[in-house]
Amino acid sequence: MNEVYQNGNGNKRDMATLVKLFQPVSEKSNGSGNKVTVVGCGQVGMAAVFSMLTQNVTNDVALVDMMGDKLKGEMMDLQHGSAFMRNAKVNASQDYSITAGSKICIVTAGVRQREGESRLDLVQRNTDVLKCIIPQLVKYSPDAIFLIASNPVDILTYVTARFRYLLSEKLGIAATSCHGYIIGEHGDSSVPVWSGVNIAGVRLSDLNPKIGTEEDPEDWQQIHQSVVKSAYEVIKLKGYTSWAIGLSLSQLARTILTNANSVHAVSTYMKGEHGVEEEVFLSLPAVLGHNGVVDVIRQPLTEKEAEQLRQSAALMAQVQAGIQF
Ligand SMILES: NC(=O)C1=CN([C@@H]2O[C@H](COP(=O)(O)OP(=O)(O)OC[C@H]3O[C@@H](n4cnc5c(N)ncnc54)[C@H](O)[C@@H]3O)[C@@H](O)[C@H]2O)C=CC1
Ligand SMILES: CC(=O)C(=O)O
Repeated sequence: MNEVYQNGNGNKRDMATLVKLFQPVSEKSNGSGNKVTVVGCGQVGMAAVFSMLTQNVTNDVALVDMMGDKLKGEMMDLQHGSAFMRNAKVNASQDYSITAGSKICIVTAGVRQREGESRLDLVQRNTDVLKCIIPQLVKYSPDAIFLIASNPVDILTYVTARFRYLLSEKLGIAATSCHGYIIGEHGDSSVPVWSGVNIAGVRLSDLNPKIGTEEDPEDWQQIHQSVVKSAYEVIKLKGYTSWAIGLSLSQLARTILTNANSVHAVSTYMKGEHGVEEEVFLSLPAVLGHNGVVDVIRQPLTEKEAEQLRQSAALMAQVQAGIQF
């Protein structure tokens, strides 16, 4: 008998377990195409472009920046490395028509934090920057998936990666084998989901019920404090952060282009989830594919974790209310 084994889109979406696990957001797609636009050719943008080209995530990149000379210089520098890449096509222009037909538009333009500033301090300046950029991108690539890295942002994949790195240091195990999520704001009010941190399915909260609390004699909560401080520390030391966010953006782009349906912590609309009543975007683990966010994973949170998430949502709503459009 010939059996057809399917994965990904072949699974039965109305299966009871899947109905409980997933909050449907959009249809899964089987499309293709790998053109990626990056707007903002600063430290973050170029780290993302370099990661994508050298990791063969895409071989077709369009660059846009408001600084013409810098833009041309970055384009030429990359083109001169063509012999070391796989058919890389790198175009750049201040005219958004070069972005036409992009599958993904990554926005890394805008101001970054100066020492002592929080991500939320950038909100008005970068809202104004995005107001100029987004309509142009939509005009030329109406079907593109947008990855916004400019701050304040809630693409938490990067912070979650820091969390997994710091967990791996404490456990003496590779970061790729440490599983755990940070949800909520990409910033000071982020929430570590200690109840779900696990190694090979063994939950650390089963081994240490006080993990992540003030009463924990092993002081695991210090790892989250270090995560929150990480960007401030790197910015103080080198002026900006770039490599980890560049690698993170590259991984997200690969997931979207390959329709991987893998799970990443990204910022998504979350009114109604975990009792959040505000119209905010915050980070939750989500399934990403060709159409961007396909499902949000319904993590069982402790009441304390859910309350911290709602506080993060209230803070976002408060900041949003102050933005002048
Ligand atoms: N989501 C995350 O985890 C991270 C986010 N960031 C954020 O990424 C953003 C960029 O940071 P960096 O690359 O370090 O800054 P950067 O100053 O090195 O680069 C920003 C680039 O944006 C360009 N730009 C500004 N306004 C523009 C406009 N209207 N149109 C086109 N280009 C424009 C500038 O000319 C500059 O080349 C900041 O908001 C920063 O806070 C930085 C690190 C991590
Ligand atoms: C700057 C920033 O958002 C970060 O490195 O996490």
